[in-house]
This record gives sequence, C-alpha cells and structure tokens, in this order.
Amino acid sequence: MTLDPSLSFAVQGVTRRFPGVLAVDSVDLDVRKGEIHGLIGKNGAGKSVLVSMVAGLLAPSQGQIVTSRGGLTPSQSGPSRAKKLGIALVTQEPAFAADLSVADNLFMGRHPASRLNFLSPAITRRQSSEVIAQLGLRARPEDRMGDLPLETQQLLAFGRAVFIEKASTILLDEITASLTSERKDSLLKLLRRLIVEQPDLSFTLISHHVSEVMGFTDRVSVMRDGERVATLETSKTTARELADWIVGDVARTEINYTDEPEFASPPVLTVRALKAGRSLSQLDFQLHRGEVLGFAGLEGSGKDAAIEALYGLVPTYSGSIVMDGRDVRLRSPKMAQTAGVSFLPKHREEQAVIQNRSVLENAIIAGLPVLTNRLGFVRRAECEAVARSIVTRLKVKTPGLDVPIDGLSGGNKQKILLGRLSLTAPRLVLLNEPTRGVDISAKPDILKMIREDLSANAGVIMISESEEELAEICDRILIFYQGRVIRELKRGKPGFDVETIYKAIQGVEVPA
Ligand SMILES: Nc1ncnc2c1ncn2[C@@H]1O[C@H](COP(=O)(O)OP(=O)(O)OP(=O)(O)O)[C@@H](O)[C@H]1O
Repeated sequence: MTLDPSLSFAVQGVTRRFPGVLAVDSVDLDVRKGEIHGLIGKNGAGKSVLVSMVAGLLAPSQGQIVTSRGGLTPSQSGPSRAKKLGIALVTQEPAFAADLSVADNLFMGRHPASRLNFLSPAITRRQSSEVIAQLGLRARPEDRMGDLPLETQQLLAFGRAVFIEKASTILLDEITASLTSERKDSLLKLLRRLIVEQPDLSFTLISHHVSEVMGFTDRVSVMRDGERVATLETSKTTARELADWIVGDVARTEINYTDEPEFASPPVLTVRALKAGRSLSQLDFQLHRGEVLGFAGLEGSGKDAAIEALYGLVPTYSGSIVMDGRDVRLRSPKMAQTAGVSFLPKHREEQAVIQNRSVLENAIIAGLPVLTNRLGFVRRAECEAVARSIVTRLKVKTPGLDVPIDGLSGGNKQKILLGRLSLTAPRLVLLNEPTRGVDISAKPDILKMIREDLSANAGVIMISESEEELAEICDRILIFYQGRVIRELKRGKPGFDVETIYKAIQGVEVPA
C-alpha cells in the first residue's frame, strides 16, 4: 500500500454491497492534500456509504482506502483504525452526550497519554474556549451540550475533528444542510483558511447544492448509481455542466407522459403572499380536489416552511390561506385540523408513530372523534373494522391488529399512518417525504395510495427528495429556490421530467 505523497487518501476499487443493493460500485477516487473536494450526486447515489467506508464505519466489500499511515480493507477497518490514520467524519447529527458540558464532549475519549500529559479541567476549558472562538460561536465550555442549538453542536463537532483530534483527512457529510446561509458561508471560508494554514489537510465535502460546490471546492467528484462518473476541476466547469453529470442522460426517457390534467372544480386551497419562518418569503398558488401537487427544493428553499405553515406549525406566518372559499387562520395544528387539513410529518418515528401501542391504536387515533359514542366510549367493533380495512386495502404486513406497531417494517408503519390520514375526511392532505425510510417493495403501494385514495376527495401536497417520485405521481410541481417558487411544471407540458426538476431545484438555468 503506497500513496503518492501529494494525496491525502486514495479510494482504490472500492465496492460495497448490501442485500439486494450495490451501493458503491468499484470506485476509484483521489483526494489531494490541500484541497477541498466536493462529492455530489442525487439521493441514493452512494455518497454517504462511500465516506462511511473512508471513516471506517462500514467495511468495503472489496477494494481498499489508502492513506500515508496505512489503509482500510475488507478485513481491516473500523472507526478507531480510521481515527489512527487521521481520518474524521463530521455528520449532520453529531454524537454528543447531551448532559455533558461542551468541554467534556470535546475532550471525550482523549485519555491522558502519561501523567505529565494530564488534561486538567483548566486546560480542556481553555482549549475549548479557543475552539469556540475559532468557530465564532456563542457558547461557553461549561454549557450543557444539549442546551445548544443543533447548528452550534454541528460546528463544535467540526471543531473537535479539526482542532482537538487534529485529523488531517476531514469528511463532511452534508453539514452545511441545516446551517443558516451566513453560518454556511463562514464555515466554508474557514475551510479555505485552514487549508492555507495547514496544507496537509484535506476536506471532502458532501453537498446537495451545486452552487455551494461551485463556489467552495477545488475539484468535485460526481456519484451516480454507486459509481464515480466524473471528477472535474471546479474552476474549469459550469453549474450546468456539473448538473448534467449528476443527472446523466437517462432521465428524459423515464416518464410516461399523460395528458395535462384539467381541474374544473373551484380550488380547495388558495394561498396568497404566504411568508413563513426564516426560509419562505413569498408563496402564491391554488390547489384543486383530486390534484397531487409536488413541492420540490433543496433544504432551506422554503418548501418545508410552506407545508408546516399550512398545518398551523408556524403561527407567525403572514399572507392569506383560503380553504373552500373561506379565509382561514391556521395558528395551530388544532386549527388546521378543524379546517380540514391532515399532515404526515417527515420524522415518522418521533412525530407520528405511537411507540409501544398496537397497530389498531395507531391506525384509528386520528379517527377517534368519530369512533367514540356519546358517552365518550370508543366503539371497539367499528375501530377494528376501520383498522382492518386499512390493513387489507394497503396490504400491510402485520401478524395482527393487537401487536405493537414497533415490530412492523418502515414501509408497513407508513401505510398505517397514511391510512389513518383519511379517517377525518380531510380537504387538504400534506405529506412530507411519504416514502422516506420505506423499503423499496412498499413504495409502489404508497404512491398508488396517494394518487388514488388520498386525492379522491382532497387536494394533496407532497414533498419528496426524489425527482423520479414527483414526476411519477404529481399533476404539477412547484420548484422552490431561496424562499420562493421559481418554476411551475405541469404534467403533459415540456419540462415535466427528472432532469428539468433537478436543475430547477439547483437554480441552474433551464429553458422554460
Ligand atoms: N445500511 C444499508 N442497508 C441497505 N442499503 C443501504 C444501506 N445504506 C445505504 N443503502 C443503500 O445504498 C445506496 C446508496 O446510499 P447512500 O446513502 O450512500 O446515498 P447518498 O448518495 O448518500 O444519498 P443521500 O444524498 O440521499 O444521502 C442507496 O440505494 C441506499 O438505499
């Protein structure tokens, strides 16, 4: 295992398989010392699996990762080995102990090497203050980690890797995704400053943003379907060219066009000049019964704020929301439900599944008001009939109605949650990533159910990270970019294809 001294690490013929999935397919990749290397590709392209192998969290099925201090192979891998090689991975969800202080977290696991090298609390406090200052954060070494905003925690995880572990190969997995734009800019500028100060460092930056990669990297590698399809000098390429590499040339033929749908009835929802949270600055649109409308955009583009405002989760919104001709104020989820809105949140396990409760209870909870008699007792037989009909109609695989929902697969849980959405006969159904974390076999059933059942008597709005999925089931797609809708795509019209959706989301110019 030898490495060209100009390189920080080399991925050589690396493959990673999971049952039924070839996540990374014979990838070769060189990352140089002193460079910021972007890694970009659509969802599921294999970026995270690749960097997880470089960080020793997953062993390659084949191939090796080589650094100047040694390598990682199918038989010799592991996070502590990667750490010894000077590799650190920073992710969106830092693994900190919420109850410990910032200083304790930053120095966790760094045992004194000798009595003379003892890390006294005064030293860890002082060094923590220095890290905090380098990152320009508002925090103190003694603050409880769990009390700090996630953004601060993420930056501290970065600070630990760079300033305390002094790693030389630093992998950043989408850490810019949830940062405010000022924080993002200052972090990316800090990367450049660090590289100038320490030319042996390298940063490998996974990002979904073409503009970010164009603005802050030296070279960029594009992943598609598990393969590295290109490595480009950023200064010699354009955003358009990069987007072309990401999408590939198969996209245009994937979708079966149908005629442009017509919706003659009055709209169920009219939104005017909606402004909500930090990210949504302006939104105007109408939605009809029977229509499935996609919201597409990068994180922070305003699409999530829009859907949350429509479910009463952003009480400070401004603008007008008219449902079935009536002006409504949606200051709380309760008010939204009363107005006829149902919502499927993105974080199913934390926000929608009732853990340790049965399939039956999870299936009927939204319908309790109509399944309870005048004395307040639940009508058991009706509840069972409702739950059974959800299970049968959506082909939910469960050993019974009374078993805890926890044992069901992600796809089967999601079917239960989607089934219960229609119990209140909503006029507007909001779905945030309905196929997130769902096994592949359940996806077609879920999409069919959205298309055929949920939209039968309601207007449906759906957010999805998958352009393919949006193009498959939506009638119309609104493209959000930097807080507003920059493009509307209609089924049956030119541009209703994966390539256009992807480029429009990235703000890369596409002909209208
Ligand atoms: N633990 C796992 N078990 C089975 N399949 C997996 C596992 N982890 C990832 N995959 C699959 O490997 C493929 C590549 O996933 P990966 O997370 O690397 O994509 P990505 O490019 O990072 O996407 P995203 O941008 O959405 O994070 C996908 O098909 C994914 O479903």
